[in-house]
Amino acid sequence: MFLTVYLQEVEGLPNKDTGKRTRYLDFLDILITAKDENGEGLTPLEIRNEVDTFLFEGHDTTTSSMCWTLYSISQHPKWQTKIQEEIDHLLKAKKSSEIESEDLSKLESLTLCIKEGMRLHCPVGFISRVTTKEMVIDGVTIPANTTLALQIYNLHHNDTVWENPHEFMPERFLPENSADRDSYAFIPFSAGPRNCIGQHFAMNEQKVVLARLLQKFTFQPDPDCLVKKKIGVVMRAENGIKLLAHPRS
Ligand code: HEM
Repeated sequence: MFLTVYLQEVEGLPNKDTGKRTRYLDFLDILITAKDENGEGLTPLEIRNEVDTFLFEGHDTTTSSMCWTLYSISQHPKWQTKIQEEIDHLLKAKKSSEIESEDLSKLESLTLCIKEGMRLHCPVGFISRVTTKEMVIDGVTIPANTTLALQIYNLHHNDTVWENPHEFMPERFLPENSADRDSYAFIPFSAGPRNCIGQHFAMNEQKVVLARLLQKFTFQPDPDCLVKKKIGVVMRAENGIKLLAHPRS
């Protein structure tokens, strides 16, 4: 029903000069009109599943990541000040109060903190795969059709891979400190052919939201809130994460 109405209704706003409506292809349009090599489209259930995947994968994950990263930043005033100085400097140089997309690559300290936040708190703590054939890993034979849980959280806290793995140390991601690191040591977005399709979007989204918050406020952990991890499909906090926000002058 919704899909039918959507198909009938979806049209762009009239162009202000010509009055003509331009139809833009958004993500849902692409799904609705997609055809395979036999000319078959997706069923309504398949479309719904795809939309559901994007809503979940693209929403709860970034929310979790941003909340935990901001929590860590609030616990580390030196990094918080560094990020704020970086933002102030950037905006002063371009005489603007708006952080725009071309500014994102210049927010180096914030990027280091986001990466370290994703390592330490791991918004997606585990993923799973089903083996399609028998395989041997480290001398252990795993039969076909076995569900394997891959513990990203454990990898990100493995002390043979990471020094002081439970500490928030964004400097680990400086180029000089990460050049020799195995490319599979840090995989918040998974790795391989089914890794996260939205990872660049997710990094940019986090930078924009956190930069705008830190431009306006200084955060401090609420001493009355005991923050405790609750591992689920995404990393949550048992009692939520409460921070005190002090407006910056
Ligand atoms: C910090 C934010 C994010 C994290 C930590 C994250 C993490 C992940 C991980 C670990 C996977 C692999 C799942 C698996 O292998 O079973 C994945 C897949 C996926 N992600 Fe993300 N994600 C994030 C943001 C996003 C965003 C913003 C979008 C969309 C706009 C998105 C869309 C997807 C989709 C569609 C898949 C499935 C890809 C496939 O199966 O081929 N994700 N994500």
